[in-house]
Amino acid sequence: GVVDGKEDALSIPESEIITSRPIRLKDFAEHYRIMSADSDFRFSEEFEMLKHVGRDRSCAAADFPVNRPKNRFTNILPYDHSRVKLLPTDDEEGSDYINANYIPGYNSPREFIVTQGPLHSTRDDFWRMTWEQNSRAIVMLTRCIEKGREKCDHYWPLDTQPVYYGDIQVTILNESQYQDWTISEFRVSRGDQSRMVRHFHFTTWPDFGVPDPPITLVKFVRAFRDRVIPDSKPVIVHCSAGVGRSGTFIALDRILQHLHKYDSVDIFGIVYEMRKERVWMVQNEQQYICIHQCLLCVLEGKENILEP
Ligand SMILES: CCc1ccc(NS(=O)(=O)O)cc1
Repeated sequence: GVVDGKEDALSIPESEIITSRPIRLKDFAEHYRIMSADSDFRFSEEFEMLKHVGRDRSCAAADFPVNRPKNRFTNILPYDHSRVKLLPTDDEEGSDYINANYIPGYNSPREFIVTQGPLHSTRDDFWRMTWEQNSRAIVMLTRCIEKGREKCDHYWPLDTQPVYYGDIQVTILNESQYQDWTISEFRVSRGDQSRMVRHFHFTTWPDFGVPDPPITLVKFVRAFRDRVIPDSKPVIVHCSAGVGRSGTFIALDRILQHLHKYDSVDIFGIVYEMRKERVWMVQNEQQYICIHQCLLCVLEGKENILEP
């Protein structure tokens, strides 16, 4: 079909759909210069090619009337094929539903679970997912309130007193505050079983924007990757809608691991793959360009500059 004068993705033959655009690391600085010339003209063109990726997939479960109130945004719904299912409670329709999708990482095809910032009414589901999926790390990329708007429920205790979320008890064991993030350790218990879950909370990333300077994000990804226990358990990543900042974080985490072993990088391909599993992963052009700027800093050895 032809939509607004352009061929839409569905009418392009499978063989002609571009799914990856690898760049040699030795050419990356020059590539960045070319893409960003004329007010990022080629970055805009490339990001536009990602617009329709994944959008033909169904979101039926998210649309069940019983599940609609569980979505923070009516236009950010999880695709059925990759959605995370809670263990259903006695066949209650919708009892398996949470707004979350499995997303591939560098280490495995379901390395991450990306979800929306819990609502007050879905925070028990969030902790049930954390427990059932055996997750040991949560990455939070938003503040609870930004510019006077609620972006995410404060779904963990406000002090060291244990709090129950459904039948899951959460206790803060310790908290380490840094300039742009806070790393905490929670004891998460159900019945007589207890686990330690690390909480990596980036606190200075404006919604719809990028960290300033981008190198801050490189340092946060390193702080996360240095502490996360390499096991096959999914890492939970969320922001407010669970698409823009979450996708940008995962893309950078993949690239920083990939570049140790390979001499090319495929940022377009990574975002393409993520968008097949969840809508709008890396939401806007500024975030897409930020991923490139972060890689540029690393390749130029800038991330080792110790801050005063
Ligand atoms: C319009 C819905 C929407 C709200 C917020 C965001 N940003 S975020 O995914 O980075 O939290 C993305 C989309």
